Amino acid sequence: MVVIHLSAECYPLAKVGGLGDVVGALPKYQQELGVTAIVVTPYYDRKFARDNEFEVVYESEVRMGDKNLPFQVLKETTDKLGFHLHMIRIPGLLDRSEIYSYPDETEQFIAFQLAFLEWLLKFKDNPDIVHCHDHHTALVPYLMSHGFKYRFLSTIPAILTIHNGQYQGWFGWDKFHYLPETDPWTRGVLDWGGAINPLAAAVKSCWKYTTVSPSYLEELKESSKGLETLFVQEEKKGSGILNGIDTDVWNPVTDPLLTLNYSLDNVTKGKQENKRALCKEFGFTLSKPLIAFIGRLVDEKGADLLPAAIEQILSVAKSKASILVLGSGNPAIEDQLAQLKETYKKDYNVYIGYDEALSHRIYAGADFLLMPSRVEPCGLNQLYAMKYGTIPIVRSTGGLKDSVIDAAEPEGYGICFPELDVDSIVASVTRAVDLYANTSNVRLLRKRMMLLDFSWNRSANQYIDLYNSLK
Ligand SMILES: Nc1ncnc2c1ncn2[C@@H]1O[C@H](COP(=O)(O)OP(=O)(O)O[C@H]2O[C@H](CO)[C@@H](O)[C@H](O)[C@H]2O)[C@@H](O)[C@H]1O
Repeated sequence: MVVIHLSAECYPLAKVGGLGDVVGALPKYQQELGVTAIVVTPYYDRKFARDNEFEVVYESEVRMGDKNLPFQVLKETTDKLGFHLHMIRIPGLLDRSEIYSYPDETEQFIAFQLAFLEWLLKFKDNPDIVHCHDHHTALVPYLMSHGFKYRFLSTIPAILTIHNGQYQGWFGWDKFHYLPETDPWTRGVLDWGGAINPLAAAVKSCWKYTTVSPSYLEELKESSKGLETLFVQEEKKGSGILNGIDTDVWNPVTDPLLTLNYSLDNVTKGKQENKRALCKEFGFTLSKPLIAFIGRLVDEKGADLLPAAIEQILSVAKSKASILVLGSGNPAIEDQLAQLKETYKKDYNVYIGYDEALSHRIYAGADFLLMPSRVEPCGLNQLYAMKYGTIPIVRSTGGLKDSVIDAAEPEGYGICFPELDVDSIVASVTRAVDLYANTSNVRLLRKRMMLLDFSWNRSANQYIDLYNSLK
């Protein structure tokens, strides 16, 4: 079975968040299960592209509006990532260093998708599945079903995975002329609320869509930035498959970025040594419980509540805990978090920015990981934390609800809270501080978490079952 994954991100060449992790791992696990997994991303002028060898496997031009865009499909020559990586390069559009946030992002992703389809038309044998990830690739299912030019592709099942339904890729009808000719009656498929909405178009025209957790599948029907009725209408096509973690990258036994590697057998010492290094780096006291936050500083992650919650925790808990934040995003939140450093020097620190290596050290060295998410389609951080024996403190929503059981339950291991407000965050952290005082309980919870299996094997098989159901 040949499956093509289309995505804006793929670890390690291009990662901003969890989308990159998933697309860097799922295809590898599928390949191990006998699938031929091809990943296609835009070309990024970043370290991975510069340090590795690529060959040009296809070259042509694609029409977008009134422009002919020359493009190349580059394949990484060694398949070292465990799947067949391809990047599409379009001079002037897809050859930049950043993944998002250019003013012509809409044009960039349209061009990416049109170039991909142009290449797909030339395949000797059609792939068995085209698997699109998030809105950046969501015009593909629509065009494969309704584009005149692509009618030979309409028999290939197109699947959409929604990693984050908050972002839908809207653009105005003034850009409709970028798209190739389609049946006029299908314009309604593109439209949602008067704009072209790629995510909505994909949900309407894909063969199946998946969300990255079962709970999120349900939540989209209640809250999805205007698409609620669409998710109700199309619910028969949907299924929820919880993400896994790539244990080649996220494993305390082998992780080369840790001060000391550890397994369940020596977890107490392992975490202690990693914590010692982290405390030294950020100026914390080793004996206090260390609570960390890692993630994009956006409202979706509850990051807007962090400054007030941290202030309350550090003043109310009278310095009984240390707090470390790693993240970037909303500049106002970044500023507030940076300012707190002046007041709470001893027990609080923040690194504003993106640092993959530091994130590994934090998962290993922290005692607790806080995730006060407003929306969390799956969440990978809590899965990494648990693998590293770090107790998650989570708001019960989406994938957090599906993967973390509260320690008060018989086989539980985390701290869960239902409401999202500053008081609930403070109360949960206070609970964590109390829990930390009971070392045998901490040991028990670490053991329970580290024995859980959140590897990709299970989920990769679920995707393959879904593909097979479309044959
Ligand atoms: N400043 C920083 N420095 C270093 N590393 C950082 C970082 N900020 C974030 N990360 C890393 O980025 C990843 C974030 O993953 P998530 O799944 O939590 O988030 P995201 O919201 O991006 O993904 C969306 O897609 C994924 C994948 O499906 C879903 O799990 C999720 O719920 C959904 O919102 C983790 O690997 C984390 O360690």
